[in-house]
Amino acid sequence: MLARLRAFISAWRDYPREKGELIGQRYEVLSRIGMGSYGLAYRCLDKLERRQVAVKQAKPSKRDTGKQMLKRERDILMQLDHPYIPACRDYFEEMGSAWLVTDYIEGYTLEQLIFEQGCIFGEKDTLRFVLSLMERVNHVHERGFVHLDLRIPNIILRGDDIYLIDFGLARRIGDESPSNDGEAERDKDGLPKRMPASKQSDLHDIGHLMLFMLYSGFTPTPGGGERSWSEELELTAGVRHILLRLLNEESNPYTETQEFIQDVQQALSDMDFRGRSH
Ligand SMILES: Nc1ncnc2c1ncn2[C@@H]1O[C@H](COP(=O)(O)OP(=O)(O)OP(=O)(O)O)[C@@H](O)[C@H]1O
Repeated sequence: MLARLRAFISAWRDYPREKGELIGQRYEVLSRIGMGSYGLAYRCLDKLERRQVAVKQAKPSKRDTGKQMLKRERDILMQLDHPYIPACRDYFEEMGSAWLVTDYIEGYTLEQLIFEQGCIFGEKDTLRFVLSLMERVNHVHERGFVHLDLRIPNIILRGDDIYLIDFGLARRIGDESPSNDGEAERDKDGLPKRMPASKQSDLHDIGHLMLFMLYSGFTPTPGGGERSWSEELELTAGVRHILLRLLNEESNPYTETQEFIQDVQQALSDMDFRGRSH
């Protein structure tokens, strides 16, 4: 009974803001764009600067935890400065909630492009795409951070421009990384091991992201049974080698981002060479 009452009070406290409501006396809610376990996100109109912004709210029911998470995201965003990473515009606390305001990126997430719009990415498209994405990721790494959530819903395309969003799980390199990963290594008590945040973790995520892109062109054979990606996808040796290293499925995983970028460039130039000689 007590648990049900608690859940009811939380839901009431976290009730989303309605269209037209004003937040921080300045941001008018245009629509709700997301609802996670710790926060909500809105597309708002900044009445002062007359432009759209993305506003993230820490759920009041999460109290200090929610606020601390949003503050950390703000602190990290404020140390980044890249045209394809939304800048932090404002942060404030009001009515028991914390609010983080960033640039709003109008476009489609990579997830929407693949699963809703049916976009198909071949090997070349995928390699060119990750090369651009790595330029954003490198900026994050050079400033001393890792993103730790490089997934298809966190990449937005506006035309040909690729934006990297959602720094909610990002950490300083070497800090304890958050455990959001069902596949995380377990300690002797069966709890997920908290590993220091490392660039390798981002590279591993890029491997999965590439698989999502490459699978966009895959049609399963009926009754074909379950096979591994390396059996299902028809890949050139260069791309297969890159994926094996990214996904730690070979004895020499990438230790440096630059090594990965060089392999991508090499695979692309091999494809161009083969294209010319045919
Ligand atoms: N700057 C932005 N511009 C446009 N859309 C954004 C922006 N930031 C976030 N969004 C969208 O808002 C939604 C939620 O944002 P975000 O992923 O940052 O929050 P979250 O609480 O971490 O959610 P999730 O658990 O889904 O990752 C997503 O659909 C995302 O595409």
